Amino acid sequence: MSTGKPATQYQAWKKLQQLHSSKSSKLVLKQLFANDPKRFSTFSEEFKASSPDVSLLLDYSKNLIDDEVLSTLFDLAREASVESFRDDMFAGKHINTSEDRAVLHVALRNPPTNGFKIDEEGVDEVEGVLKHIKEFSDSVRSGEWKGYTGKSIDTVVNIGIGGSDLGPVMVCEALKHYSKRDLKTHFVSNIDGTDLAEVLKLCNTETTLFIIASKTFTTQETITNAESAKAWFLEQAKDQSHVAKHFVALSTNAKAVTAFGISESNMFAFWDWVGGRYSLWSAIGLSIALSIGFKNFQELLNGAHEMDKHFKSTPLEQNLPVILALVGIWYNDFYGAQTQALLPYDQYLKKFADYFQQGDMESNGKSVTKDGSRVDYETGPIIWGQSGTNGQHAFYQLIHQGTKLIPADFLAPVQTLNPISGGKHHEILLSNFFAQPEALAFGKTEEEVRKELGAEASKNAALVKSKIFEGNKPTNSILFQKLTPGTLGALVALYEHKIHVQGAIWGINSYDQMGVELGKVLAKNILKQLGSESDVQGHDSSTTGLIHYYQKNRK
Ligand SMILES: O=P(O)(O)OC[C@H]1O[C@](O)(CO)[C@@H](O)[C@@H]1O
Repeated sequence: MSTGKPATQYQAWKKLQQLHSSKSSKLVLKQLFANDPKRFSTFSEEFKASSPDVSLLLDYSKNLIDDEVLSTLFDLAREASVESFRDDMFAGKHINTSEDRAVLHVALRNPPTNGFKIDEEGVDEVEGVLKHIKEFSDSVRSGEWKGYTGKSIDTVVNIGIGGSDLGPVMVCEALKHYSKRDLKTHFVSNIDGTDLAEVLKLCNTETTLFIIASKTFTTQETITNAESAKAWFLEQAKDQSHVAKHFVALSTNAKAVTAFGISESNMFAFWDWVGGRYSLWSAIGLSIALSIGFKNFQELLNGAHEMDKHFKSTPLEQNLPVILALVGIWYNDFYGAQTQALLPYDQYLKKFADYFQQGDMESNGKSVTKDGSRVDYETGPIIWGQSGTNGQHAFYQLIHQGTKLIPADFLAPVQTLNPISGGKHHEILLSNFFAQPEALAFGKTEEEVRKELGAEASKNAALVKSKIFEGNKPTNSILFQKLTPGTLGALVALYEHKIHVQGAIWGINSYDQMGVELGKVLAKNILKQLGSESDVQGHDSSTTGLIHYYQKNRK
C-alpha cells in the first residue's frame, strides 16, 4: 500500500524544500547545458517495446533539475513506497480504499499467456469479453450484422459521458488513419439535447447502431440520451423487437441494462475494478474496435501492456512514468506551478489533452489523504493543451513571456502517417516541435535583442524589453516513432502510470471521484422544483433568483 502519509512528512520532501530555496536560482538551463555536454544523454531515456513499431524517447534534460534534485526526487518516491504501491495495483489489492476496490485496468491489456492471475471477480472473464468484442465488431464491419430492414450498419453512435466517452473519442480520433471510412462513428455525451439532435440528423434508423456506454448505467445524461435515441428509433422501426439489432450496452450493471430493454446477449460486460477514466481498454472500447478493427484494438492493448511491463520492472531511475511524475511534482509542489500543458505535435492527438483532463484531474484533484487528513501541499495540476502548431498561434505567448510557470510536455512522431508534399509539412511541423522547447529553455537576452534591433534599440527601451525571452521554462520532449495503435497504447499507459505515481506520493486516492457527486445530487433536487416558482425551496438567494429568472422567461 502507499503510505497514505502527508507528503510533507517525508524526509526527502523536506530536503526538496531546502534544495528549492538554496539552489533554484542556480538551476538555469543555459548554464546547466553549458556546464555539462552530456546533459541530454544523462537526462533522456528510450523505451522500446517488443514490437519494433513501438518505441519512444523521453528527453527530460530541459527541466530545472540537477543530479542532486533528481536523486532526492527518487528518494521521495522510495520513501513514499511507490514501488510497493505499484506492485499492489498489479497484484489486485484494493488500493481504491474509499470504495474498497481493486484497480485493475492493467489486467485488461494483459495477454493471457503471461500468467497474470488475480483472484478478483471478472478477471478470468476478460478474454471472453474480448472474444465477444471481436466477433461483434467483425460482424458489423463485414456487413454481416443486419439492421431491422436487412441493411448493414454504416453508422455507430456511442452514447456515454466522462470515461465512457472521452477515451473512445480520443482514440478514434488518434487512430483515424486506421479506421474503416465507410463506417461513421459519432459520440453523444452532453445532456444538452443539441448534442443528440445534431447527431441524429446524420443517422438513418435502418443502418445505425447505438452503443449505450455506462459503467453504472444510472448516469442521468447517458440514460436520458439513450431513451431519446430509442424513442427516435422506434418512431421509424415501430417494433420493440428491432431494438436488439440496433442497441447494445457496455456496462457493469446487467440488471439496469435489461430493464432499459437491451438483452444480456447484447451487453458487453466489465467490472467495478475498471475505473471509468481507465476504461477505454475494456468493453468501453467497443466503438474503437468497430472503427479500427479488432486487430488494431488488440495492438492498442498490447502497446499499453508493454508500458505496464516497463513500469512494473524498470528501476525508478530509468522508469519513464516515474520520471514524468517526479519532475511534475518538482514544479507542482516546490515551484508553485498550477498547470501542466500537454502539447502533441500530431493532429491525430488533438484530443489527447482533453482526455487527460479527466484522466489526471478526476484522479488527482483531491485535497484529503487516504486517511482523511487535509493536505497542506498542492496535489493534481490543471491539465490543458492542444495540438501544435495551433497552440503556438493561441496561447504560447503566455508560456514564453507571461508571469506563470507552465511546465509543458511536447510530443511528436518521428514519422508522419501523411507525408504529403514530399514530407514538407512534417519537416515544418517537427522544426517547430524542436524549436519551441529550445526557445522556452534558452530564451533571448537583452543583449541579443539590442543587437538585432540595431540603432532602434537605443531609441525604444520598451520595445527592447518586450522582445526579451527570459527562458528557463521547463519542458519534456517525447518523440515516438509513428502513431500506431501500439504506440498510442504505450503513450496513454505512460500518462496513466504517471498519475498513479503522483497520487501515491501525495497520499491521496487517485481512483475515486467523490467530487462529482454533490452537483449531481443538487441538480436532481432542482429538476424537481423547476415546475413552478413556489416549488423553489431551500436555496440561497442567488440560486433562487437565477431559477426564478429562468421560470419567468422560459416560453
Ligand atoms: O460510465 P458511467 O457510469 O455512466 O459514468 C460516467 C462518468 O461519470 C463519472 O463517474 C463522473 O464524472 C466518471 O468517473 C465516469 O467516467
